[in-house]
Amino acid sequence: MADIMVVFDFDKTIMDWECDDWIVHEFGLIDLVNELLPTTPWNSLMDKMMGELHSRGKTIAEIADVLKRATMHPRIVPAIKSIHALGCELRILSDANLFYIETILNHLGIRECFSQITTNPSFVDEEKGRLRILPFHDFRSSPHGCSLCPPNLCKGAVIERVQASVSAEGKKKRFIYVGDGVGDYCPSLKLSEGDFMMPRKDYPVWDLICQNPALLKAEIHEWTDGEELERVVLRLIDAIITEEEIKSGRSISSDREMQNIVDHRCACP
Ligand SMILES: Cc1ncc(C[n+]2csc(CCOP(=O)(O)O)c2C)c(N)n1
Ligand SMILES: [Mg+2]
Repeated sequence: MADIMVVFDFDKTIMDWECDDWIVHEFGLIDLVNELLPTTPWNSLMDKMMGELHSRGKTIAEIADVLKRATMHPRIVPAIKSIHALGCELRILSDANLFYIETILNHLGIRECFSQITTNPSFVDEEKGRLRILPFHDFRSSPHGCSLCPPNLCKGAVIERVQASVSAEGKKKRFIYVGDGVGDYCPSLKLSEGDFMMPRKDYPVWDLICQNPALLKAEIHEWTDGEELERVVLRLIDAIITEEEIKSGRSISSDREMQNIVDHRCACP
């Protein structure tokens, strides 16, 4: 088992879409969202939209069917399966919600590739058959205090918690973090030397990182689409495994892999 943990963002990383936007678009909720947006935090807004769908007679199965139609790059699923087959631990860290993510991952047959999904909780109100979406952090009773992140979820705090639990077990893991959004910036700052940050090129997290790449201790490797994500992540895993083998004296050195890594470093302006 490789001591590598690959952390995936979900929306616009695994999926082409932000799932909330997909739902809002497909169910024709855009006007209502725009009306409520100035006065309602996003997380509560989506909970309200689930109430709205319920009152319009839309079932949870219909919501699931819409989610299953959301598109993604054809290399994402093979990439996830390959990472899993290489013995890496895979996790999801997302500001979507558990219902969306589990519905889509089960539909794709890759739910079992992930050891943990950290996101906003959701549950079905059994009595009413209505989907509820809750914030990951209870921001009224215990705000996370991070100014970079939305009130409902600080992904940096989650990464710190994961790092602490890994070291409490006396283990050392190398992290690879793949993401696109503003919310992926805070966790990128928490990664350690020897870790890898994979920001999606020309997306918000890439713009933020490029303002001052020296703030990151992790090595930065950009990607543009599912095909490049697959290529870069598999190359990084290969290089980490080779490096660990060299350190433990189990393998011949691999100049080729190391050169590949250097070639693919982020070309931030
Ligand atoms: C106008 C507007 N305000 C706020 C939001 C909220 N929001 C931004 S990114 C995202 C999903 C992140 O999931 P992941 O962490 O998996 O990328 C969410 C729920 C929005 N979509 N539109
Ligand atoms: Mg995202």
